[in-house]
Amino acid sequence: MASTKTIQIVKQTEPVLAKYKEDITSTFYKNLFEQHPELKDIFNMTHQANGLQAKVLANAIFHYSKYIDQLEMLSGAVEQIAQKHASLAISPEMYDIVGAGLLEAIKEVLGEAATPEIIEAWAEAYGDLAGIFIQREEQIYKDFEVKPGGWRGYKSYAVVKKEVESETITSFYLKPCDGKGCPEFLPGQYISVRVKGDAHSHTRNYSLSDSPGKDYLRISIKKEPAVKDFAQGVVSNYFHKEVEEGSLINLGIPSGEFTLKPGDKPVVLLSGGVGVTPLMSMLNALMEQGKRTVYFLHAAKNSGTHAFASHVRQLSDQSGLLKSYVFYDEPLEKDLCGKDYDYQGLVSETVLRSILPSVEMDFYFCGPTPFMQNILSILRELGVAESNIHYEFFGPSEELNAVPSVE
Ligand SMILES: NC(=O)C1=CN([C@@H]2O[C@H](COP(=O)(O)OP(=O)(O)OC[C@H]3O[C@@H](n4cnc5c(N)ncnc54)[C@H](O)[C@@H]3O)[C@@H](O)[C@H]2O)C=CC1
Repeated sequence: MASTKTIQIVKQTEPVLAKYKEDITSTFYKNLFEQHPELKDIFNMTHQANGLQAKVLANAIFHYSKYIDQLEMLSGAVEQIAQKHASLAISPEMYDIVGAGLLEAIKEVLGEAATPEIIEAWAEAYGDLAGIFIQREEQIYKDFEVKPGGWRGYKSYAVVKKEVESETITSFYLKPCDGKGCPEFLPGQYISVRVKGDAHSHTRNYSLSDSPGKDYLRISIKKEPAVKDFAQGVVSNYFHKEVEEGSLINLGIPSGEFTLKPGDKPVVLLSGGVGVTPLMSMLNALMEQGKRTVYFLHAAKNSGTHAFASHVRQLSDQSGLLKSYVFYDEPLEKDLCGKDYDYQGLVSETVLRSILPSVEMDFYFCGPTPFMQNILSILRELGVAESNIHYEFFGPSEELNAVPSVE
């Protein structure tokens, strides 16, 4: 824990940080990639170009300054970030580079207002926080390394099957090149993938989309529209166009806390578009366990973008435990005369009320931001206990609470 004086100074700088936090973090990242271009291999450069990463870091620093004397308030956020770092194989040395860069950026943005006393306090505060992360991440690395099929850092896997799931989503089945078998993971976890690019490597996280315990790991990737200057779509297009059976891929360790919690309550899995991937892992695991009733609600534009349709239909035909509902908001002409979907439009509070006999269930959801905002506000409207609400959201959490329900 930081000294009383440091805590006092850091808390005093809170209003200034609130005002300049994004200037500080965008300055920080700009300098970081100029001085350490090798770090472009690790960071998602699309999130740099669109400012998402600067926003996320700004919020994290701001929350730290707010709760520096009540670190227990940050334990959830710390674990989430440590998991993300572990997936990217972040090492202790990187904290030194980031710490020095952040202090430089504070000086650059605040000018003379950043007195030596303030810089010293922030240096101590940063050092403490970095220590917490380094310790937790080392623990994650150690725990995973000794598991059957485990490793540290990145490991080479070969693509053994490529399977089209929809017009936009394709699955890749991966097996370890050393033949040692796949590690266990928790349904809902993601993995990082590192591929070589022209100027630097690119790293992205993808959810594992099948249940654990198989002799392969599966990721299912949506082909994102490519935006050249943003590096957007670089990795997904590479996978769709260039990766084939036999291609080698470097994988980080399975990470993340959006995982199926044990229990016997019925489970509601809600997904929008490619957000279906972590929920497919959960659905398959739940069906294999064969104990809990599952309500599986999937929203897609239409049959063209509807992934895993026949697999889910087959599961629900086989098991009385699975109730599946499909929503199309832009059905194709051919969809209108078929039976591939149950509801036209978006998932709404009225429909959820009519489907679910009770809200005493565990809710998991994942999808594009407006979908997430909508579902979160519906679940709150329905009175679902916060402890039963679980979601995976990649952006700043403020955005999730910003938009009201569609009803
Ligand atoms: N958890 C996260 O942060 C996730 C983020 N994404 C991002 O979202 C982008 C779009 O993903 P796609 O699979 O193309 O989804 P999409 O654009 O095809 O939308 C899927 C479904 O989400 C629902 N939806 C869309 N807008 C909505 C709104 N305003 N209110 C309620 N429901 C709405 C609709 O039912 C739609 O069919 C991805 O490119 C990815 O970057 C996707 C999945 C997870």
